[in-house]
Amino acid sequence: MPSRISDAFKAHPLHLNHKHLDLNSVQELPDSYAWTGVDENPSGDSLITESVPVIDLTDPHASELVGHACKSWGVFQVTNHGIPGSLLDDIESAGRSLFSLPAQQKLKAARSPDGVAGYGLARISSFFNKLMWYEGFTIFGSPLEHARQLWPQDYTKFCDVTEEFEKEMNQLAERLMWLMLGSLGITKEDVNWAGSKGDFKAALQLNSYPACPEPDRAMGLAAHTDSSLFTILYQNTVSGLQVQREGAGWITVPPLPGALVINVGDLLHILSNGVFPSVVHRALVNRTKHRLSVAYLCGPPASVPISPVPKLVDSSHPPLYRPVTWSEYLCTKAKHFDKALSLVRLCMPRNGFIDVNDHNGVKVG
Ligand SMILES: C=C1C[C@]23C[C@@]1(O)CC[C@H]2[C@@]12CCC[C@@](C)(C(=O)O1)[C@H]2[C@@H]3C(=O)O
Ligand SMILES: O=C(O)CCC(=O)C(=O)O
Ligand SMILES: [Fe+2]
Repeated sequence: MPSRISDAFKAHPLHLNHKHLDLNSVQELPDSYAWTGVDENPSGDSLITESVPVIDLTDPHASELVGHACKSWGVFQVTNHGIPGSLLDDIESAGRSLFSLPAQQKLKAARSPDGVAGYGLARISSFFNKLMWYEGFTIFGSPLEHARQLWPQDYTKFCDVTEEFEKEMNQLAERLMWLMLGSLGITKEDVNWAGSKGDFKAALQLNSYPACPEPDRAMGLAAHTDSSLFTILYQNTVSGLQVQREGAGWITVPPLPGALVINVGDLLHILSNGVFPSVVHRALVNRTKHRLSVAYLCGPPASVPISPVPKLVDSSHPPLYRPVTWSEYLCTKAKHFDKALSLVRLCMPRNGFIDVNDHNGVKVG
């Protein structure tokens, strides 16, 4: 099993043809991008008007609110999070300058088949027979080499902005982690790898969804859960993110000025022994507006096995998952996508109901 995140995909290289990507000039939706059922809401009740919780992080009850949102939704938005608006503007501009480069230039930084970082289609593309209206760029570690390939004369601005963004996101991630775990009564002593600053690993994902001539038949990013502990997402002013809610179907997460979306990933679901569901989400596209989002996928150090916190385990709550490192989980996900969680599962829930996070047999794509 891989011991480094950068080796996670070595056993399962992905030969995606990143050349599909010049979507800006396309006037009509090609059949290879035409999905069926995008606007259907199978389990949706049109009378339900629930919305994803919005939490002010300066609220004295922030930890309880965060805990409740994680348990009942697996996703929430935060305001007053301390990330300067100017930095959000800067990272958006950095993304725009990258995605507006000519296709040939972007392809110089294409992600290699067994690599984590670089430009290209979403990793999950291979599980679908239609293409997504999407291009992405993943930063893992230093972006320097790729930035040099993209802007041989002028790469420092991009590196400076992404580095500053990651630094600020890391601090916010630390804060959020303890609000989430604190709500379950978990302390730093219970999670020994997360005791001091800078203990997270993270992937920074820039997502671009060009304006699309037929948005109702196109898919930006297909339904998935993140493999991270949790993800902090900045979305520009263009709506598109949707989360799946039992009994309500797809619910749009509206862009709120300056807010960030936090979603529970599979590893936090495991760590919380199933108490926090990792939310299924997807991104749709817009007819006239270019949508951009930036995801900070926050995980543990590569070699740390993640398993249900002992405090959450007893005879009536047996451990639901075996220990798994982030790199091992990424490798399993690369091979089995939505079956990955059930492959690390130890036992079925006592009530006999299907786990909300066991997507076996349930259409997430
Ligand atoms: C660390 C990672 C998680 C991720 C795969 C990756 O290697 C870097 C990109 C991440 C991302 C972002 C878009 C959705 C997603 C499912 C994908 O295809 O690439 C996630 C992956 C994940 O969380 O499993
Ligand atoms: O663009 C979005 O809103 C969603 C992006 C996402 O799900 C991801 O990067 O994992
Ligand atoms: Fe995601």
